[in-house]
Amino acid sequence: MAELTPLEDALRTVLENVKPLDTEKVFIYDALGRFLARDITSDTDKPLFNNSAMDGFAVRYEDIKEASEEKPAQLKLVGEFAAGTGENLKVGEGMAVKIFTGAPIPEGADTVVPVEYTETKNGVVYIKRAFKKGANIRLKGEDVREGEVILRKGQEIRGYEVGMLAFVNRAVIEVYRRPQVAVLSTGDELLELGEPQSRASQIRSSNHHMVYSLIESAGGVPHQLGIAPDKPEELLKVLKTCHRYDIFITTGGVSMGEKDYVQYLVREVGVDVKFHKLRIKPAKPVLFGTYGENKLFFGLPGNPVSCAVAFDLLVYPAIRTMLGAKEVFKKKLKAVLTKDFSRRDASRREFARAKVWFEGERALCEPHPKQQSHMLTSLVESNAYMIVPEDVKEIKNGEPVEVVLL
Ligand SMILES: Nc1nc2c(c(=O)[nH]1)N[C@H]1C(S)=C(S)[C@@H](COP(=O)(O)OP(=O)(O)OC[C@H]3O[C@@H](n4cnc5c(N)ncnc54)[C@H](O)[C@@H]3O)O[C@H]1N2
Ligand code: MOO
Repeated sequence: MAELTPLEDALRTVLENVKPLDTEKVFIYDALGRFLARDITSDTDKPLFNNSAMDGFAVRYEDIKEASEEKPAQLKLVGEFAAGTGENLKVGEGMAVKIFTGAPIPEGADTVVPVEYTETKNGVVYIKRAFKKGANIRLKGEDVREGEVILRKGQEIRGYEVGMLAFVNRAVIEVYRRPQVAVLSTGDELLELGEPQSRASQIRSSNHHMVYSLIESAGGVPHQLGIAPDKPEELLKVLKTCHRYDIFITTGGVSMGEKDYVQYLVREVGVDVKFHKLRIKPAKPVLFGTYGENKLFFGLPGNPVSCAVAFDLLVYPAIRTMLGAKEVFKKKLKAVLTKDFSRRDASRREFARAKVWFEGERALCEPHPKQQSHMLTSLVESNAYMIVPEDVKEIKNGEPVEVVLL
């Protein structure tokens, strides 16, 4: 039997052959989940001017520094400063200006007293507590300076970043293009969604719909190519369209079966095959190759769980790299096993489907009872892969394990 490629070597090969795509300018709403291609600087100081952090009164510290409940400072109310207004008020000795959160601090004032520590009667404001000089004033430029880099190249755009971009008046930004990713399932036995079953041996295809959605949730633009039968000429016709996409994914037909044509046909459409079988379980038969600069071909296994595992371990990081992400892998963490785990064949590193949850600071992990690669329940009832290293036959309850979060 041909040598199985270790996962590290396979990953290295994939990552050596993929880089961020070209960039495009998009409206900030369309940038969500994508990565900045350039640093972003602030158009102005933030805040733009000294302003009040509270609803209350702008005063001079000197006038209120000894104020107390028993002996309130008495100040003359000389006007009102609301957020968004720019009245030209001045606070002189013994004066107070009514102010609202966000409004500019009037000239002469250096402190804001919140309204709940005051009382106003007949044009006189009684200040019943002393405050430090500068209290409740937000200073010009204390968050961001004009021209300062506020978001960096490679940073992911989440809702927070969209807010920041709007705050610095940027409606359009430059991000990396999303990869166009095609998926095709192969197999004579496969039935499309809604297609009636005419023979008992037919199988409802889940893979091409699952992979379509996994592509989208990874940040790629999915293209659904449906199902191709195990007929070389028909399969070849579809495979020839690979040049339209950045990544082309097939599912099924990469193992030892007589009709497992994918591995032969891809070479005919110009795929330079880099590896074919991995030393992992599930997802042993995974074919990877390139068909030009930054164009990747993945032949994923037909068993649904194997297909998902291969996608998560290999295709996901490729899509994230094309998107310009810095962190391209799914998150890993250490957890404690809560049930004995054992297996007979320890020749491959295993990615066992598992549930991970937290008790206080500690992450706990329980492997799913169904671990065969045709059992999709193991995935829908799990949120992690528990990594069982090569040559390890059993892990005991209470021992540490490494998990990949899904
Ligand atoms: N003699 C050997 N046989 C197999 C080996 C091996 O090393 N020697 N490897 C096994 C492993 S591991 C896997 S995984 C599968 C992968 O096979 P293929 O990728 O060639 O996939 P198929 O043979 O087409 O199908 C396998 C299995 O998956 C079901 N399937 C296929 N496509 C879909 C789909 N779109 N949706 C849902 N289910 C699908 C198919 O009905 C089969 O049950 O090979 C083993 N065999
Ligand atoms: O690798 Mo297969 O993917 O064990 O079922």
